[in-house]
Amino acid sequence: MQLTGVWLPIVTPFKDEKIDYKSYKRLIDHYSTKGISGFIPLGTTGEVPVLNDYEFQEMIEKTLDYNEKKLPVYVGVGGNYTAKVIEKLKIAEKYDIQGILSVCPYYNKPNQEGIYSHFNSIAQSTDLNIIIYNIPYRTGVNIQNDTIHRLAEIKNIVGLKDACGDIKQTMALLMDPPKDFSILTGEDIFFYLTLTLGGQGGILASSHLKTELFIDVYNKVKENNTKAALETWKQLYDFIPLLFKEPNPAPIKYCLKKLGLLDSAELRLPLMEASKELGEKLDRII
Ligand SMILES: O=C(O)C1=N[C@H](C(=O)O)C[C@H](O)C1
Repeated sequence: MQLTGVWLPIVTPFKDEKIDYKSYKRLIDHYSTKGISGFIPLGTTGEVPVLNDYEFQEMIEKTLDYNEKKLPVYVGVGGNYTAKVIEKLKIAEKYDIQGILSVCPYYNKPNQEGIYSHFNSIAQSTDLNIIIYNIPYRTGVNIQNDTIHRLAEIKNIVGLKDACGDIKQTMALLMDPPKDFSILTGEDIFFYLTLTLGGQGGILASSHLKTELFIDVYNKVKENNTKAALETWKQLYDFIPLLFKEPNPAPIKYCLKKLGLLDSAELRLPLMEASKELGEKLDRII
């Protein structure tokens, strides 16, 4: 099973310190019609580290409720204690979701065998599809390509969200991809490159903005019209880095509030709203 296209790691709206479900429904309704391939709530962009267990479940319920089965839903379920991840997965499994996005264990720095065993244990505990997420600059540990190849042999490990931060590693994987396995970039600025080297798509926080352009890049590359895709990509190329100038998703929430898609650009501590200086730059391009 191949996962393709632009997947949205959707933000969690907050207002007056609570989750703002009115805005959340507005977002789901808005993006459902934009041509994205699916929703990924409760990821980094969804500020999952600052949600409590009750909110975690409520967010899954609301996503499914508002989505009305229109698009596939993969939920962020990860952690650095394997048994606890499996416990959390058992909760997520009660809902009609298609799979999970699971980040590499962070902070305790497992070796490659530990990483393999972590994801293997998770995969053996469920029938849900799993996308593994490699982001060493957040987790402190890299999932090497050999380990990705071993993990890809496990039936329900269906893809990788690649944010390894090393162009050589990304290219080596794209040159020799595991069979029946999707490589989706999580490094937004690598989207065009990943697609043109044969990757299947991206999980892109930045696609909250100018969504149609991201979809257009994807469609044109898949039609083998890389020249036209590059023209569209040029419209995104300068814009993407601005969205990551301050911790994600603060700049994105700022833009969504400006566009009327969110009632508030609020984040939960320790993240803070975008600075006034960045806000002024963003105003000029959204
Ligand atoms: O939440 C996600 O999924 C993403 N997180 C990355 C990050 O915050 O570093 C960015 C990426 O676009 C998607």
